[in-house]
Order: sequence, then C-alpha cells, then structure tokens
Amino acid sequence: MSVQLGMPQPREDAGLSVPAARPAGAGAGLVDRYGRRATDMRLSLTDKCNLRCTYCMPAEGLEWLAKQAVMSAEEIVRIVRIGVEQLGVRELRLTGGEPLVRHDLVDIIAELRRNHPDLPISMTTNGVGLARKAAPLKAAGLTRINVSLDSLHEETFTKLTRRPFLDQVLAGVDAAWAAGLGPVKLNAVLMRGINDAEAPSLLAWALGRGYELRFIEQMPLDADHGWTRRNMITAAEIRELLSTDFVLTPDPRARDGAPAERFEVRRRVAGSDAAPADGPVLGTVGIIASVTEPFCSDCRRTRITAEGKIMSCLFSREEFDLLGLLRSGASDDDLARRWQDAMWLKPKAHGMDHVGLDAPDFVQPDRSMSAIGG
Ligand SMILES: Nc1nc2c(ncn2[C@@H]2O[C@H](COP(=O)(O)OP(=O)(O)OP(=O)(O)O)[C@@H](O)[C@H]2O)c(=O)[nH]1
Ligand SMILES: C[S@@+](CC[C@H](N)C(=O)[O-])C[C@H]1O[C@@H](n2cnc3c(N)ncnc32)[C@H](O)[C@@H]1O
Ligand code: SF4
Ligand code: SF4
Repeated sequence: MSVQLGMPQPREDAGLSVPAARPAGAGAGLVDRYGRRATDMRLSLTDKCNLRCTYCMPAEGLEWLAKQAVMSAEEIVRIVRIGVEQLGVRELRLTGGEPLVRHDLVDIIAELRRNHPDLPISMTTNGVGLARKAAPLKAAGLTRINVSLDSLHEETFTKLTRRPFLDQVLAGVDAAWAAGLGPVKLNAVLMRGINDAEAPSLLAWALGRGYELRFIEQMPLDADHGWTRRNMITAAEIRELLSTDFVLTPDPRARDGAPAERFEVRRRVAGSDAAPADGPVLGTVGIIASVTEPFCSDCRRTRITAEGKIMSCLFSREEFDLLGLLRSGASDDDLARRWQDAMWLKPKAHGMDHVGLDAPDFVQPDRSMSAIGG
C-alpha cells in the first residue's frame, strides 16, 4: 500500500500486519489521515453464501473459512460494544457473505439490541429464507433491511445468481415489509446484456410496492476478476435507461454520506421529454456510482470481516487483525487502539491514495465482495 510520506507505516509483527500508532492528538474515534471520521460500522457475519452471483462469487463457490476462524457471537457482541462505547460508531450494518445462513443470527441481534437500545441495526441480505425469518429478526431488534434483487425474471435471476430462488427472494422482500423492517431497500447490480434492459420495469415494480430501488455500478470485486470498465453499466447509462419511462429529479434531502444518490421519480408523459410539472412523485430511486462518481471523500465506513480483520476501505489491500488480538487476551482499550490505528491509515479512495478504479496502479483486492463483507 502507498501512504503519504512522513505518515506512520504499517509494520510486520509476528507475521501479522500491525498498524503504526497514530500521531498523538489525532482525535477521538475512528479518524483518518484525510480528516474523515468513520461512524458507520459494517460487520460481516460469515463468508458463506447460498447464491453464486456472477459479479461476486465463482460458480464453484469459494473455500469457506473454518468455523473456528469466524467470529463467535460473543466476540461480535464485544467488538460492536467497543465500537459503539469507545469509538463513536453510530450505526451498524450486518452483512456477509449471506448473513441469513448464520444459525445464531437472531440471538446475535437480540444481544446487540439489549446492549444498544438506540443503535440503528440494519442488514443486507440476498433474501433467501427471509420469508421465514423476517418476523423473528424484527422481534429480536433488527431495524431495517436491504435485499439484493437483480431481476424479476426467473431465467435472468437464475443466470445472474446461478440459483433458481427468485420466488423465495420475492416472498422474503414482502415478508420483510410486512414484519415492519421498512423502509425496504432493494439493490440491483446492472450487467450489460443481461438485466440492463429490465431497469425501467424493475423500477416500476419497486415503486408500485413502495420499495426503494437502488441501481449499482458493478465494481471490480468479483472473485473471477472478470470486471472491465467497458462492460460496466455506468450511472449515466442507468439514468438514460430509466429516462424512457421516468423523469428523475434530485431528491432534496441531504445525501449525508450515503453511497446512493437519490432521485425523485415521476412518470414521463408519453411522447414528451418531460414529466408534467405537477405530476405526482411516485417514489425515489437511488444510483450507487462507486466507479464513475465516487463518494469516498465523505466515506464514514469501517469494516470488520467475518474473521475479525479490520478493513478501513472496501478496496484495502492492508488488513489488521482485531480478532487475533482479542483472542490473545487484549483489553478493550488495546482493541480500540488497534482499530483506531488501522483506520488512521484508511486510503483516500478505492484502496489508493488517489481516486480512480481505472487508474493504472489500481490493483483488484484478493478478496471478493462476499469475503470482504459488502
Ligand atoms: N464504494 C463503496 N461501495 C459500497 C460500500 N459499501 C457498499 N457499497 C455498495 O453499495 C451497495 C449498497 O450497499 P448496502 O449494504 O445495501 O447499503 P448502503 O447503500 O450502504 O446503505 P443504506 O442506503 O443506508 O441502506 C452495495 O451493494 C455495494 O455495491 C463502500 O464502502 N464503498
Ligand atoms: C456482498 S453482498 C452481501 C450481502 C448479501 N449476500 C447480499 O447479496 O445482499 C452485499 C452487496 O454487495 C453487492 N455486490 C456484490 N458484488 C458486487 C460488485 N462486484 N459490485 C457492486 N456490488 C456488488 C451485492 O449486490 C449486494 O447488494
Ligand atoms: S452478492 Fe451476496 S448473494 Fe450474491 S454471491 Fe455475493 S454474497 Fe452471495
Ligand atoms: S471505496 Fe473505500 S473510501 Fe471509497 S466509499 Fe468505499 S470504503 Fe469508502
């Protein structure tokens, strides 16, 4: 990794990467060299998954972590407590891999909720098995949910995820809404020639049901390393695709560090370039343009992988072992310090100290999205 001259460099210690200490006076919480403060914690509960989305996993899956290597429920609860009580974490996202495959998921959420009555706890899931679990998750204290849904067509869904589970996912989305896990947000990664033409009908479906759909630019985080900039559907193309049926206007609400740029949606008047000035707002759509319109300068994220490694950025190639330190008997203060030191070294953008996933020196991380915790 490259760091600014004069800045503390990571050092090797007993085979583990250990961040050099932050300078004294760097400030409380999870601050970094660029003046950002991470308050949004994303925690991966597992690297396992029951889908094989082409933009994330290889067809044959990945070699899963051994059970012992993955954080236990008690370890997760302790790490979250340190984040919230000592480091200024203000919201928690549970992710993976697929969080629903963890058998103790409901118990973990219940314990987190007992410790942190006011913490927003959300989860990003593929929705398989959600229909059964939505109500228990709500009862345990989950605040809200995002479900990945790339297509409403059985065949396209199966091609993209390599599994025939569309009906289960649709039932899961509706169950989440019915259980009170709203606002329900849906994530769709658009893939050229596969589901891109479906964008307007997917949006019409989501608006009709009151779900907030977000279209996502594919990032180079697939295990197959098949990503190319040319093949990626850009945010500009997404807006163009939607313009056949809809008129989008910027949502007046503050973006507040969110990856999604939100737009209010009105139906386009047939044969016209515009929506009627007083046409009703049907809902909102988000566009997550991580590649072409990056939002790294306002990034508030800190990540913990399923095996308890701190990743300061989705694209970090440097990771710091929090779980190993915890298992060696470290105190809460030691753990908090390791976390702060790791976050101090957070790269400026996309794992580098300059912006640009298509920069010549961009190197795709070894980990795929599922193994990082997306
Ligand atoms: N560049 C970048 N993209 C991210 C990051 N985290 C998530 N994404 C992308 O954003 C998409 C949506 O992430 P979600 O987990 O649904 O949630 P969110 O959009 O971060 O948050 P909410 O809108 O508050 O629910 C993911 O599918 C990723 O493609 C990040 O740290 N950096
Ligand atoms: C890694 S998954 C983990 C949670 C859960 N399995 C799911 O699919 O929602 C989190 C999000 O990352 C997104 N994602 C995975 N690979 C991606 C990629 N290469 N580019 C952009 N988003 C990606 C998925 O669409 C999903 O919305
Ligand atoms: S995007 Fe989510 S559901 Fe799809 S393979 Fe990756 S971890 Fe699994
Ligand atoms: S790429 Fe890294 S810096 Fe940029 S928004 Fe994602 S996590 Fe933050």
